[in-house]
Amino acid sequence: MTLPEDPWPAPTATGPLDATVDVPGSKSLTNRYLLLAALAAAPTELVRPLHSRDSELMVGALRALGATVEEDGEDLRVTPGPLRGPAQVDCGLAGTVMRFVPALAVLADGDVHLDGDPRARERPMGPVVRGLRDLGAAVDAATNADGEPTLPLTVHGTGALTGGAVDVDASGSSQFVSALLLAAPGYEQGVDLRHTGATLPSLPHIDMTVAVLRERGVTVEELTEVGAPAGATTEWAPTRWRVHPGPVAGGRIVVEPDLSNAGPFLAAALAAGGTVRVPRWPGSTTQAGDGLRELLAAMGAEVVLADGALRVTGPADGRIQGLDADLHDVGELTPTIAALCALAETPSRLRGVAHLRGHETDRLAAIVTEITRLGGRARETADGVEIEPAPLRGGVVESYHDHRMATFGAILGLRVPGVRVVDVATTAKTLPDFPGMWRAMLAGRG
Ligand SMILES: O=C(O)C1=C[C@@H](OP(=O)(O)O)[C@@H](O)[C@H](O)C1
Ligand SMILES: C=C(OP(=O)(O)O)C(=O)O
Repeated sequence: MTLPEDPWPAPTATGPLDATVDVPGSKSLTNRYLLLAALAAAPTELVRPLHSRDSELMVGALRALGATVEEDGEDLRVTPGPLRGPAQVDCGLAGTVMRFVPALAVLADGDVHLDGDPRARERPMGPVVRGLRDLGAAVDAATNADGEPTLPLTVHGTGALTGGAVDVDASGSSQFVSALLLAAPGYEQGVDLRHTGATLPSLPHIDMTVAVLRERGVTVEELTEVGAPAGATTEWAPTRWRVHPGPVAGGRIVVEPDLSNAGPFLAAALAAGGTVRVPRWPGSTTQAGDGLRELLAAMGAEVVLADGALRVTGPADGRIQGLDADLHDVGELTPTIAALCALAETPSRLRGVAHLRGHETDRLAAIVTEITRLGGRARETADGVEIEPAPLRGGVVESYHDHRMATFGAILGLRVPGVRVVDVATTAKTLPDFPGMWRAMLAGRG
């Protein structure tokens, strides 16, 4: 793979697409399965996992803590070992590594030091650090100007943790909840976690955590605290989770494709016209990316899930409808949807995603800045963005080390000649060869 030109000239579509795009394994599933494999009582074989920067960082963390991870072609085999310290863990910019690994590291028999990219030191960590301390762990962490714990941090592992009841404000990220639940089977009393914040983003990602724990034989109860603010759109939304201590099973797991990473390719069918198919689309899943089916249909696409593949066809007249939607359940889709909103015929209002300010970059600011830079009209609101129809012109789109801002630029480039994306290589966070896949999609090969 050659390094892409920087800034990368985003290709403009010359006609309707007709492509099949096989997307690699889910980041969120791969990193959950990997973490649980290190806690398991027997080896785990991951079939078609993701191989990208975020998954490599998780593999590196587990190896540092004593697990053996072997590659078998595309597959991975994890053999758990006694969790050990001292260890150094590079979190890069991976939320799943910086939040999930400290919860595992408390079970190592020594100090585990975690750090990451400069931006990783700015991403919220407080609820995980406080939660682990409340459960009996000793954690030293840097603090930011607001006195909130951040990376770098050191977990002083003692080989065991009492666990038990803990209150966590997860309004900043669902990963605070997922982190403590995933490691909880290894704690003496498990974890009884109550969410105390006013809103709860990305509930499907917590559902995913519960699902993978149950798949691995762990008992998890989902409860609702009477009077607690659920902050979720689903009719019944848990605000309390009880994970019982006990063994985690090993075994063979086939990883679903990453449906959020399918997003830019499916969005391309609306931006460029034509049809894009994604094979191996699961009939039922906890991935937030499944929400694309409803969102893209609301924007004017024909969306058909049949014979195990998702097929998205853009509107024949090329007119994309704007969207008024609360995206708090599916926040990681926001940059992809925002790119389509910037190409839409009618105004859009994307709501419920204030927590995106703590993602790879402040995504609300980034979306508004980059749409404005290309001559579009967008503004930030307290919990999202508003985008008005306006003609766009070419220009250089910043990606801010954010894979989803880089693909945001690529989507715009399909319709707007002269878009160049800074550091498109940052897409390697969750996709190994985005520029190559994008070119192949445009050539209709997929
Ligand atoms: O647990 C996970 O795998 C993720 C949870 C979500 O985080 P937030 O709740 O911080 O949005 C999501 O946006 C992120 O891409 C992956
Ligand atoms: C928010 C994201 O990533 P992370 O897992 O680093 O939080 C994302 O992939 O959109």
